Formats: sequence, structure tokens, C-alpha cells
Amino acid sequence: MTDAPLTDAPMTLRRQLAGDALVVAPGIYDALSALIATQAGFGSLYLSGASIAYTRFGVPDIGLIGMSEVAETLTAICDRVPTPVIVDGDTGFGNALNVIRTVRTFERCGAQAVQLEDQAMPKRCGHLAGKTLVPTAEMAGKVKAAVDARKSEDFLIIARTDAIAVEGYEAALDRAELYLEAGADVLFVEAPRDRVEMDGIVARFGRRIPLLANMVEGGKTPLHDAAELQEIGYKIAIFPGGTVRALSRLLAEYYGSLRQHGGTGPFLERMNMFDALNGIIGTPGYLARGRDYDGSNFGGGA
Ligand SMILES: C[C@](O)(C(=O)O)[C@H](CC(=O)O)C(=O)O
Repeated sequence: MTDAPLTDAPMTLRRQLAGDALVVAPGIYDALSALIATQAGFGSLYLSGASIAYTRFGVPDIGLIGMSEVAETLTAICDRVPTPVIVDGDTGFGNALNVIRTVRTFERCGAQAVQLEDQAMPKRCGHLAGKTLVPTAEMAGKVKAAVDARKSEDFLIIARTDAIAVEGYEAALDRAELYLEAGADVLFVEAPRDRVEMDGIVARFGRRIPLLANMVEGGKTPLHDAAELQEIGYKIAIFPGGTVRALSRLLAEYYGSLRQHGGTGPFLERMNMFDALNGIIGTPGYLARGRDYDGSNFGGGA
């Protein structure tokens, strides 16, 4: 665990994708989760729209969160960790012109990739029923707008189709084909329902473009670990919601215990105590830096 601000520049997501290993990006929702995931050794992170909706606003993943709210969260994360962040751009928050603003904003905030999906509003989590889509040509135009809007080639455009549940499997692959032609750097075919469908996605696209697999605990796609996803032929695996699924259980247990016992004693062994949490946050390093500039105010030590 580090107590110094994390400053080393890790390998860009684009370079990671050029390597042999599967890129595993755990879900994050704020700078603390980004810090802890980075300290756990992950080389890329997935800023999940669902997780921002759940943690910050306590609302479902149905398109209620705005672009500025995601941008603010992303900025706090990219200011704190150097780890490449893939940001969930939902539908791009509107039409192709909104996509241009979204891409420019998220790139400026420090993300290395944005994920854009072909749902119509009201959008919803890809593993919920009742999704609707924008026309294929409209989404292809949004992908092209995103590609044209980025400043750096190291900012990747991840095109997602939610069509399997709406138009069927073959139609979803045909949509993905057009998003590839529109210039996407990565394809994300959301919610394949079994291994056969996953294999079919890889068979059609795996040699031409990196593919992203989305592991949602309790969702429509069977869960696989990183080794299995690599063997299937995926190039990136995101585990977007697992963080908050684990956290929500922990919080319920913690609050239940505090309520029951009137104190935190029975829960202490499951906590990071004062010094441990300050170690994660990097408090001693910050204070030492303060002393470098201002010994009178920061002289007290960590
Ligand atoms: C990837 C996703 O868009 C997200 O917001 O993290 C969600 C995941 C989830 O709801 O757990 C999705 O639509 O799959």
C-alpha cells in the first residue's frame, strides 16, 4: 500500500490492447475506489455509469445521470490516479453533436476511452428488459462523430450495441459491423446470452478489432474469469458493478452491526483502522509535501 501520491505513468490503454494479455478493468465510481483498485494492481479502470448512479444518487441505471456529473466524477479520479480510465458515456447524452461535446469533455478530463451505446432514451442497464435502440445509421454517425471529435489517437472509442435483446443476435452483429466501419477502436456487444453467442462474436470480429466482455453478476451473460475470457478471444474484460454489489452488502452489514451493538467494536476486524485508511489515501505523503513548502503549518508530522 502506498502513502505517496501515485504519479508513475502506466502504459496507455492503447498499448495495453496491443499486448498479449487480457486487459481487466474493474468498476470504479469515485477517486477512493480508483485508488484502491490501482493499489490492488489493476492497470486500467472502468468508470461505470451504473455505479455513479447507484452510489452518488441512489437511483437506477436508466439514463438519469447527466454528462457533467460523470465529467466531475471522472476529473476527481484522473486527478488522483494515473491509471487509464475507460468512462461509460452511455448514449453520448444525446445525438451526434452531444457526442462531440461528451468526447471532448471526457478526453479533457483525462479518460483514455469512452464507451458509447446505441440505446434510445430512456436508456437502461444492458441487462434490464425493455430496451429500445436508435436507428443503426444514427449510431454509426455518433461513432464517427466521436472518432472525429477526439484530439488524440490514444483516446479510444468503444462502440456498444444493445441489440441482442431488441433485434436479435444476427442483427446485433450486423450493427457492430457498421460501428466498426464507422471507426470504433473496440467493439462491445452487450449481453450475449451464452458461450455460443460469445464464441460467435469472437469468430466474426476477433481478428479485426479488440472485443470487450462485460461481466455483470446476476446479468444475462454467464460469468467467466479473465483466463476464460482470454481463451474465448476477448481483449478487455470489465467487471463494472461488482464493486458496488460488494460494497452495498458491506454497508448493510456495517450499519446493521452498528445499529445492533450501538458501537463499532464487533466490526473492527473488518475495517481499515485509522492509520490504514490514511495509508490508502496517502495522508503522510500529502503532509510531507506540505512541509516542503510550508514547514510552519505542516511541521506536526503525519
Ligand atoms: C456497463 C454498464 O453500462 C455500467 O453502467 O457499468 C452496465 C453495468 C451494470 O449495470 O452493472 C450495463 O449496462 O451493462
